[in-house]
Amino acid sequence: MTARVKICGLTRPEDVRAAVESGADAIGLVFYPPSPRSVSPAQARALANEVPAFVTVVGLFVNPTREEVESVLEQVPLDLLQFHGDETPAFCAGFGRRWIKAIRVREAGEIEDAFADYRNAAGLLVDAWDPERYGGTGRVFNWDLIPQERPLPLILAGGLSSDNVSAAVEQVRPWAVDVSGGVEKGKGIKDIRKIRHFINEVHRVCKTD
Ligand SMILES: O=C(O)c1ccccc1NCC(=O)[C@H](O)[C@H](O)COP(=O)(O)O
Repeated sequence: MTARVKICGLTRPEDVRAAVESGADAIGLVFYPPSPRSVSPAQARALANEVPAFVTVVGLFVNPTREEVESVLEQVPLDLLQFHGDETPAFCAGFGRRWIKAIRVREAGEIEDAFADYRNAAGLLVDAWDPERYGGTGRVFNWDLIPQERPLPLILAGGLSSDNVSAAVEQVRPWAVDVSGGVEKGKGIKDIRKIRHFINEVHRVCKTD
């Protein structure tokens, strides 16, 4: 088994370098001003410039306007778009880029519905539901709600850390895992040792499978 790792909500070049050196497959940059992890296009460009070939740079948006996404794309070399709000499939597909959709899971059937609705996505990210926040909540949801049949790559997020990621990978067998708060020492400030430990745990459990 293999599970890829995305480290999300990076704001500092040294954290990007640490994630890459530790073996991250993707890094996430948040373009959502209410988030404490939000970065400007200029900051994001500097962060993306730290990323070597074959590591994916993902840009996160929450209910952006078309102009906002286009403006970021003109300034930052993003490989993939990630939409966390109420964006329609047509909106997500409208930028000539590969994209993934994030959903907040509350009850049975929601993931199956999203697989059908967002069938043209490059993946479906499943995260914990929260009444006020669109992501990065540090909350775990009930992994039993995740179906075995998956028409798209499934990316597991929500409250993951080095303490629970091996159990998550063993139970869910996701295409990838996504972490933000679980590798931080403060909002948007990553802890290099936590990043390394998290990625090592994923690699360890995948190797023993
Ligand atoms: O990080 C944020 O503040 C954020 C705000 C709004 C939408 C998405 C956001 N982050 C997305 C992520 O960091 C991850 O995809 C995911 O939610 C995991 O977060 P965590 O539970 O902290 O590991």
